[in-house]
Amino acid sequence: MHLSLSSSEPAEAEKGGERTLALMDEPKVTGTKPRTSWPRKALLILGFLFALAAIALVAMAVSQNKPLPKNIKYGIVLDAGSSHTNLYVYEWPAEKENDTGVVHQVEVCKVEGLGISGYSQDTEKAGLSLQHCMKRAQEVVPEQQHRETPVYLGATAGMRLLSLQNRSMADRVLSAVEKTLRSSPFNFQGARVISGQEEGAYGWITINYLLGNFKQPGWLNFLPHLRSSRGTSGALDLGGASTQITFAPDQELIESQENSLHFRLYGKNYNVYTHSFLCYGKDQALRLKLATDLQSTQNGSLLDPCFHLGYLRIMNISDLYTNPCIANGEQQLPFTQLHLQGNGDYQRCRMTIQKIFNTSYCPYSSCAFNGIFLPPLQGEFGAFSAFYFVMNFLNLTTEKSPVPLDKATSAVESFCSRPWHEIGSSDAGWTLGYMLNLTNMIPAEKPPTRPLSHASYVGLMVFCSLVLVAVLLLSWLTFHKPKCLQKGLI
Ligand SMILES: Nc1ccn([C@@H]2O[C@H](COP(=O)(O)OP(=O)(O)O)[C@@H](O)[C@H]2O)c(=O)n1
Ligand SMILES: [Ca+2]
Repeated sequence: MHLSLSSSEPAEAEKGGERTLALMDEPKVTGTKPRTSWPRKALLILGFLFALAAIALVAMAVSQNKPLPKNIKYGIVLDAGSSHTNLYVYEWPAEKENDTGVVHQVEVCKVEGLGISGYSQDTEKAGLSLQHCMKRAQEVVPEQQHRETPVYLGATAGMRLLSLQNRSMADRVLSAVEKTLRSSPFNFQGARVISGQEEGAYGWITINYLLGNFKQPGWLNFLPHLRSSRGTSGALDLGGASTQITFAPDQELIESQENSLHFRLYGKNYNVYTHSFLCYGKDQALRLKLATDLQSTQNGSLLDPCFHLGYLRIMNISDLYTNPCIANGEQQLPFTQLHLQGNGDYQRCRMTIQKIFNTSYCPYSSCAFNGIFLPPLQGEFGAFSAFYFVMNFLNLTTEKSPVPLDKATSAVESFCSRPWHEIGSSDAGWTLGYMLNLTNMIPAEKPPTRPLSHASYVGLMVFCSLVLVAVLLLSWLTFHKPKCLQKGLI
């Protein structure tokens, strides 16, 4: 019986008898191996080569993209506050320098003793006081990286006040701390008094960096027009000698130029309001209040509702009038000592403390106090420094959601009413934002990001290659079936 193959080529069959016979004999399958035609062989080789290439591709992608051994970088910032100095060590993976949310605090060291401005009479000690924490930093940062690790010192409101009072004294304090920092093995980058505006700005950057507000979900990068314009959080920093408030207001125009900041971070523009209230930190505000109350006493005795019942303290009037926060009222006082007696009354304390906030004039559309511009508040705020310490002391920081104001008020109220004899960490601040800025780690434009994680990328590569191979094999099997398959013998 002849197969269609030979019947479709009758001329050839007649021409070459031998060849025709061979073909005609094939289907008999008498134990002879079926011969594979040359094009089929070529296809087989090609398929094999293709599979080999696909495997090589996958292997290359895996080895090329596997994460490199971790290369960690470090940075050190000293926050020289009015009440004390803290040293922070940060670390981040070198290859992810410009990504958001990769910098972590690995160490905080509290410097023993006073804030550096407190050593104005003995400036050498300002430098010596830092030595212990600098040694600690040397233990935390691996030795081979000491020379490349930058160290910065930023001094805040205590030094701002000292500069206003006696510039050369403030410079001597800074020289003393610089000497200590230069003698360390780290890469000294500067010790300076930062402005209130900078302090507010870096606090705001820190808060929003830590909250991940500069980050866009990876998949949104595919659709730039759909990128979320997620809001930012405001920052409240209650220090000892100044307080900062910084937030992105709703209104475009910030009426006072000195309160206006403009950032371009990761490709987005931010208009931010900031103000640093010098003398309105927790400690200086209290001194201001005492000095104000003293003006209305005859003999220097004060019954103060802001101190606990049973609290007694005698202080020299000259110790109260030591900086520019308190106008020269000292000379007019007919006594040299203040006798302070507490009577713990929250409501009355509120009333007396309001005297230090002058709200009687405002040259703008809206003001905080003392004629300082403040636009309407906008969004949520992250409050740190003494805001945190006080709330933490009152056990109000363990709750997950924000504590309602009336709950915080009643906790303060009940604490204030307790007699004196009964009374026996978070590290948000401006320092992280300062370091991110000085190490150029927050770029104006968004760095190109990989849309997929390493694992997803490799997985996808493997999957696609396998699909490719499978499709090729299938098409080969479909269009160039070996005869054994056509006959269903295999
Ligand atoms: N554990 C702590 C640490 C600081 N504090 C207070 O937090 C404030 C920190 O102010 P600071 O030293 O940073 O001073 P500024 O230069 O920022 O105004 C001071 O009033 C300290 O007394 C606190 O209440 N509890
Ligand atoms: Ca501070």
